[in-house]
Amino acid sequence: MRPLQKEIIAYEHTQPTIDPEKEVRRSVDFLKAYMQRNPGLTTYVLGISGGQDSTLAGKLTEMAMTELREETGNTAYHFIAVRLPYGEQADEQDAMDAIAFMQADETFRVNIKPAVDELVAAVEKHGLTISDFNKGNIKARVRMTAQYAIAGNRAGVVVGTDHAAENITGFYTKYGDGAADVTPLFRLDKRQGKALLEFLNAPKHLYTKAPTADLEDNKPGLPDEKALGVRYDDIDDYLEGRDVSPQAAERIEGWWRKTEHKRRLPYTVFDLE
Ligand SMILES: NC(=O)c1ccc[n+]([C@@H]2O[C@H](COP(=O)([O-])OP(=O)(O)OC[C@H]3O[C@@H](n4cnc5c(N)ncnc54)[C@H](O)[C@@H]3O)[C@@H](O)[C@H]2O)c1
Ligand SMILES: Nc1ncnc2c1ncn2[C@@H]1O[C@H](COP(=O)(O)O)[C@@H](O)[C@H]1O
Ligand SMILES: O=P(O)(O)OP(=O)(O)O
Ligand SMILES: [Mg+2]
Repeated sequence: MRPLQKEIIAYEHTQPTIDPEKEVRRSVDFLKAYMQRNPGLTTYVLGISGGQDSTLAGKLTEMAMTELREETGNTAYHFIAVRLPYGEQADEQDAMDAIAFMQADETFRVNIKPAVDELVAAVEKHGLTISDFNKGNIKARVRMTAQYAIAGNRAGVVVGTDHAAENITGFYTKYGDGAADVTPLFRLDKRQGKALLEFLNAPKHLYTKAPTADLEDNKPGLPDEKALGVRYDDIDDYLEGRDVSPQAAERIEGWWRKTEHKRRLPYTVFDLE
């Protein structure tokens, strides 16, 4: 195994094989325990895109809240699924299928387009041009803002969908979808997430579709693998301690190094001493 691979696996806590049933239980128990250890909290909030990761995180969160209501008799425990389209979303039906599958207690819909467009226009008044890519990251940060607004109103915390295969490449918007209070998928790679969804009898089309951040107006539904230049199968093999081609390993390690700043708190004077 490559020396950096060993280091990354230790950081990401990935296992070469998993038992999906045990991992479902581990995440559900974590979400229940976190709520119970923080008595002021009653609600989890999560954006549901229609993709694999939010389908899984949402289902685990609803399972946790349902069990907690049954076990404690406290009906305040609650999961809010949030639809956050930028105008019309091409795979809207997938998002609705995901929400039906997880049986979310409550669903909100916030169209982020007016806020994103207004913000872009207000910044561009200063003679700057916001690129389509940069605007994509604004969309992710406006989604984060909407989720925190809902959490702030409902004694809630925001669930994040970051997992090992995304974390290793830093393939998320810093303080956008990268910002969350609890991340129940941390330790799982992409195929392990699929295995959990299969175990949970999720609709197949929600975990066989191509993963996409779908952030750019000019590249709708751009597959993550195309943006990253490496396949999830290679990322997962790497995280499970298997050999991958030198090209794939170098690509993965390049993303790891480049995005180190995203996996830590802001730098201070003490970091350069
Ligand atoms: N597929 C899509 O549609 C799409 C669109 C946009 C973004 N993305 C993905 O989302 C992710 C976010 O993009 P990003 O990483 O360019 O933007 P980001 O906003 O997540 O991170 C860039 C910001 O991080 C900070 N930063 C950069 N280097 C730093 C350093 N060395 N130390 C401290 N802070 C530093 C800066 O504030 C910079 O603006 C990427 O993985 C990108 O590919 C995908
Ligand atoms: N369109 C969306 N609606 C609700 N929530 C969304 C949407 N797009 C993204 N999200 C949230 O962000 C994370 C990260 O998405 P990636 O596809 O990994 O970039 C996703 O899990 C949702 O919680
Ligand atoms: O985060 P999601 O739910 O959008 O999943 P994916 O990353 O597979 O698009
Ligand atoms: Mg997605």
